[in-house]
Amino acid sequence: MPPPIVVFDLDGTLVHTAPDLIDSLNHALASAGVGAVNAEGFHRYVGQGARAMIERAYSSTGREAATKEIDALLDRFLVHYRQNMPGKSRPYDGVLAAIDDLKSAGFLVAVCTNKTEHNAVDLLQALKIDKIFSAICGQDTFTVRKPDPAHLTGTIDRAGGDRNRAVMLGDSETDIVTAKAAGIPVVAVDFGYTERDVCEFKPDRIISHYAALDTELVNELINAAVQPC
Ligand SMILES: O=C(O)COP(=O)(O)O
Ligand SMILES: [Mg+2]
Repeated sequence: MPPPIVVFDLDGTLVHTAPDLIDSLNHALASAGVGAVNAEGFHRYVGQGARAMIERAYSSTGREAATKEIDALLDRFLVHYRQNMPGKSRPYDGVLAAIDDLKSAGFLVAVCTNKTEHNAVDLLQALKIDKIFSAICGQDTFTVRKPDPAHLTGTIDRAGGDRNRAVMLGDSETDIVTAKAAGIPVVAVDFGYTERDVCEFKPDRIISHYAALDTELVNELINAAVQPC
């Protein structure tokens, strides 16, 4: 039987990337005369990849952008983001210790993100934590991406984990919808990037710190669905 597995979303769940994403987004938007986005706006626009984030920020001005213009802004964003990697981005407090404990208990860990695979791998490499994951799957790893459940199940398969003994960790509606569609229990963190309270999306559990993510909780979720809030 393949090992059990815990799959982490990246931005806002595994790594606090917001300061760098906001810097690079504003760098790109400034070139189009679009005003700077703050943390609140960022929470509204993030979650479906960089292109969607730029499109949403742009359309908040009431202006329509041509595809060519979004392409150019995306290029500008990516060049800036990649040049500054890892910037101020850091794993959330306690997450690496929680992962260590899970791995010691026989769990695999993997990443399922709507960043591109290249950016996800490079960021985790820059943070020197890429090797701890059995798979790092981005928006372009498969033909579909979150909220399509095949992004999550594909990540589990690629990592060599057991789909029937898997838990997803996420910070957004996208993650929770993805996991539910895959029939996989989902733990939401309440410190990530979401405009609405994660409680509204009815995850199986909500945690406010990684000290709460232990093997007992993960096994409990695998064995039975629980009421979150
Ligand atoms: O890039 C995004 O918009 C979100 O990335 P995430 O899936 O790692 O949260
Ligand atoms: Mg996220």
